Amino acid sequence: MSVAADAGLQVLFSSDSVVSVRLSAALLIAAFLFLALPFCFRKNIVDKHGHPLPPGPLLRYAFLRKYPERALQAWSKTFGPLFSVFMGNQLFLVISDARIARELLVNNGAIFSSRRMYFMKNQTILRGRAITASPYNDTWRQHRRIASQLLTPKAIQGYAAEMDYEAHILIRSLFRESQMGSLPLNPAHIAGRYALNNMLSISFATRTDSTSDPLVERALALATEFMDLTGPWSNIIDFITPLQWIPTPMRTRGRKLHDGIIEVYGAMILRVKARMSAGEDVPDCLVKTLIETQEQERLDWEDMCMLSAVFTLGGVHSTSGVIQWFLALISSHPEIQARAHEELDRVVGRDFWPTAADEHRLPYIRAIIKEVERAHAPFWMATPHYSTEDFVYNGMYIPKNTALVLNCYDIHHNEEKYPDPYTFNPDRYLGDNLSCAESSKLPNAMDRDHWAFGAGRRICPGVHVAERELWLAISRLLWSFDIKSLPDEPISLEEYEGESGRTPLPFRIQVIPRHDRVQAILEAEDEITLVK
Ligand code: HEM
Repeated sequence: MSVAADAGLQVLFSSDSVVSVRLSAALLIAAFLFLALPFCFRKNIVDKHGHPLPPGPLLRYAFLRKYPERALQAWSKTFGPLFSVFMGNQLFLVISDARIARELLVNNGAIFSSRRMYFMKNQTILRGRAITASPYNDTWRQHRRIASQLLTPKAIQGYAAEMDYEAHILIRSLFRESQMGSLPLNPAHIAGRYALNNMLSISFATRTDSTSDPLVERALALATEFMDLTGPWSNIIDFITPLQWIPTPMRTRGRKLHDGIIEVYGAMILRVKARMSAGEDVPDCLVKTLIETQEQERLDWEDMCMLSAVFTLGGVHSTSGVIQWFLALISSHPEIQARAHEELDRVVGRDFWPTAADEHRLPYIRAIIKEVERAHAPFWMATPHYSTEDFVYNGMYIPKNTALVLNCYDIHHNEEKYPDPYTFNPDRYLGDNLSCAESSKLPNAMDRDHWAFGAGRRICPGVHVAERELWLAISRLLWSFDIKSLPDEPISLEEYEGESGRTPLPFRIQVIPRHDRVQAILEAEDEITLVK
């Protein structure tokens, strides 16, 4: 290379450096100003009567990635049970008190029941559908009405036999895979298939007949990816708009997930359609309802796919998460397990295992389930609600388009309602004879059992199904097994996986059959394969 050319390149190179240094400096200043702006302007955000925003940290945050509930808890200690925080351009209000949650989300549900259009969850993956992602409008009402028909206590009687059967298979899979309790195992995939099969049966009148079925892997992978990509605080791309314009790996993952949902669930709808066209008497299920009412309800293909996916996306990791948290907790609390075994032996005996009808006779087992849901709700932040009008609460201004987070972590650790809240203590629920669905309707917020299923008009419509699934699984796990942790493998109850739905880090336990009737009952039924 000639000297002149070399010198030219050096000039070019050094002028590039100057440009890039200037650009970086400009970006840094812009980022600093962006994050610090609320520091200057927060006090100026008032309504026409001068009501200020609820107090909160001054800086704007780009995202909260790991264990956000801990940051929220620290802030609520400093700023109180209703505080505000800016995430990028979005104002969030965090509710850490049951009474405020009831006042805003339930009593003023007409104003606080929409959803923020998150870039990742609502715009990219679900495209504003699937009930959970719909704004509070007629489409949401229509989709929720269609889905809820399948989830009422009366409707689930129609799936009672299938749910009972899946609980049988859950216990049998643990029994067999652990070789009658002699080998330790990680229960995650078995709990996952249990929850998945229940959702497949309600949604598609089908099931998977082994954990190695490729559908189990695919559907669970989609549900896991959904939980990882849709945390209410965790994605910087949700809060910094320019990042949404460029092809980041995050955006690519969101689009891929959307396409995966359409592909997998679309194919399953077509299978149900083919069964119906072939004249088969397909049992009642969500997709049968969708196919039969598609024209009348004016559902397009994307509606059909997203609606058929919604139970699996919302009802698998949540329910299997509670079962996994139960197994993690109970194996670390042998004294609680011994009391549960005593109640089961005394009330149902050892000849038969508990059924749905025994729930009211086994208050301690019910209390255990509620205590697991309180101590380890799968969604610490529920799903944020969104306001559609300006509102003033207790002299504080809540502008239209504010996202409201139900901070279940703080609410579930409130000393006044739950003395010694960090201790796993089912006794606190003895005497509570209401289902979670019934309890959510109590007029006094402090009487409600817990908030794991959310609140108000967006409360989880799957609550009745989830309660039935959890009852059958947990009462039978306790009836069948001594559940033990391994001396050299402590189970972490603090850490977890998942950005929106939380499951424990992988762990292993031993499930040792408690008596001879366990095997006899388990071998009494064969695994069935339904048409897929
Ligand atoms: C232990 C299990 C479950 C837990 C803890 C749970 C929890 C939740 C929570 C916290 C919400 C948000 C509520 C709110 O915005 O206030 C929700 C919404 C939802 N859940 Fe569940 N859920 C569970 C099981 C299920 C099941 C089994 C299904 C389906 C059969 C389901 C379907 C839905 C749907 C469709 C929504 C969106 C509702 C809407 O936006 O209108 N969930 N769930």
